[in-house]
Amino acid sequence: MDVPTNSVNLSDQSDDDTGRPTPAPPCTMIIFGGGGDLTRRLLMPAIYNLTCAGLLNQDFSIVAVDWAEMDTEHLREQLGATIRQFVAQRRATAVTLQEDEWNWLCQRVSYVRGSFDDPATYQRLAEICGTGNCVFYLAVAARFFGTIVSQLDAANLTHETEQSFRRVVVEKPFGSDLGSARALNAKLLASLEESQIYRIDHYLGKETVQNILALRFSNGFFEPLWNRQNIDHVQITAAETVGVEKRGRFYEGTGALRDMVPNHIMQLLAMVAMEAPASFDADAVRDEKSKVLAAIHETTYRDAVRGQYVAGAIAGRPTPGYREEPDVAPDSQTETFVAMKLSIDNWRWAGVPFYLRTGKRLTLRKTEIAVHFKQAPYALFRDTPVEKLTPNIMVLQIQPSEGVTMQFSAKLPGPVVKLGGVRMKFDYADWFQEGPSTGYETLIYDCLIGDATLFQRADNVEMGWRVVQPILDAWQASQGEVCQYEAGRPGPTEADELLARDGRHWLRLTA
Ligand SMILES: NC(=O)C1=CN([C@@H]2O[C@H](COP(=O)(O)OP(=O)(O)OC[C@H]3O[C@@H](n4cnc5c(N)ncnc54)[C@H](OP(=O)(O)O)[C@@H]3O)[C@@H](O)[C@H]2O)C=CC1
Ligand SMILES: O=C1O[C@H](COP(=O)(O)O)[C@@H](O)[C@H](O)[C@H]1O
Repeated sequence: MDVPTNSVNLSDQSDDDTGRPTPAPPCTMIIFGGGGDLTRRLLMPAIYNLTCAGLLNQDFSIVAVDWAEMDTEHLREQLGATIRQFVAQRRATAVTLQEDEWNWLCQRVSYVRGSFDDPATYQRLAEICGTGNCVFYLAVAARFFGTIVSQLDAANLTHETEQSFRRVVVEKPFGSDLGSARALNAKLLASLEESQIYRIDHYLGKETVQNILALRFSNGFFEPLWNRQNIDHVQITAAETVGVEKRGRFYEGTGALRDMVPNHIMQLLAMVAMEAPASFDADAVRDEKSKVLAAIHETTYRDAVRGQYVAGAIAGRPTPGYREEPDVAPDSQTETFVAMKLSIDNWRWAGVPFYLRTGKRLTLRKTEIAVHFKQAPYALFRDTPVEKLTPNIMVLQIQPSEGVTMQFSAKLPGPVVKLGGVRMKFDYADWFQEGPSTGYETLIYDCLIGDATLFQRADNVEMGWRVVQPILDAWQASQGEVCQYEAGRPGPTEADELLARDGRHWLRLTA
């Protein structure tokens, strides 16, 4: 079937006549934590991909700031080794590095050795930055966010002029509860304007997440059905097979709820549930997100189930329990799984539960949003009671499958009228030749061009924490037990009961 593919931008990227985004303006990107894991594994590959796509300016450069003992040459070698590994591992990329593009980028990288709390580091940066455009990327542990921003301010590095911008990208986790998120916002806003702050949630860089808005608001047939009259409930799943890997120390103090829910899952929920923004202007989109998150009814610990994996097997491989992971306490109570029921008190969603679940070491890796529609009111078909009809479900598949599936009833072939469940599937890969992406490409490019649509505003972050705060408080007070589940299972059975008491069940976790 021949379908015209008009290109329309979700964000305000300035296209030329070809419909392709144009290169970003000149900029020096200063990466704090430039010797760290995020820089090596995610940021540099994304910047390399932007280079290959021709989206960086001739006057783009990177300054990595870290206290590791090395020089520019050494850093370039390290980054080169990682990028080669990255390119070789990525399915969608040519298996060899594009040497010219890498060399172009590599010679624009330099290293500044210094500590984040030493004013001398910032004096050195002031000399490098001059009066040009700068993006300061905080690829550092959250405890440094406030310090670095205050030091940038003290060195007059945050001051914007009509000719140049100064932007700060803040990584996650943004706080560890509502109070600390508010305090961090206050700290950043003492030195920066809101418009200078780019709070990253890497889920917003995923194509399939951005597609939720495109799907809802650029097609005529979804919106009339997208409400409490037609939708029975919504399930959001972010299942992982990985455990905590080398992040035991971080995860022990964090847990699945803080790690995934106020940020990534709230963003997915907001995309599905928000009203249509008046435009795709950053504030119009973020206003609507905040409104829908603000409408979430106050939760109690009875709306949540927490779990922790014990030894089991994933894809036939024996897998140790969470308490046996490195840097995890042998009596840890940290949850590695959480399921929740949320209600949205607004005109569109009153009475439509949103069920969320996320966890590590589950049966398989899958992130999806399943919109369950109400059953037909009456079954015309002989011997088929309404409750036996295949439910109508629209599944927005975020990863690893990327697409949309519709499940509905159809007549089974044969002389007798009988119904069976069928699926209709749109797969991204069938339609579009995707370039390689880590999700960070879009976010870095958008920051360089000053489009904050896909970044979280202060109120968006605080709204996410507001939703989970009563549960954090209750768990802190030891309400609600930590249920066990075997690695490789879809979670604890108590999570099934959360839906069973409403007469519903989770969509099976299958490939
Ligand atoms: N890594 C990942 O996959 C992801 C990370 N993030 C977030 O990104 C941020 C960075 O994470 P990650 O890269 O893993 O962290 P790393 O610890 O690997 O990187 C931080 C770097 O900063 C250095 N450093 C620490 N303290 C100082 C200091 N006072 N002065 C100068 N340098 C210092 C560290 O050195 P040293 O090692 O010697 O301490 C390290 O090289 C965190 O907020 C994390 O939550 C978000 C998503 C994914
Ligand atoms: O932010 C985080 O996200 C990852 C999951 O990201 P995905 O893109 O692989 O879905 C999660 O593993 C990690 O614990 C968390 O900090």
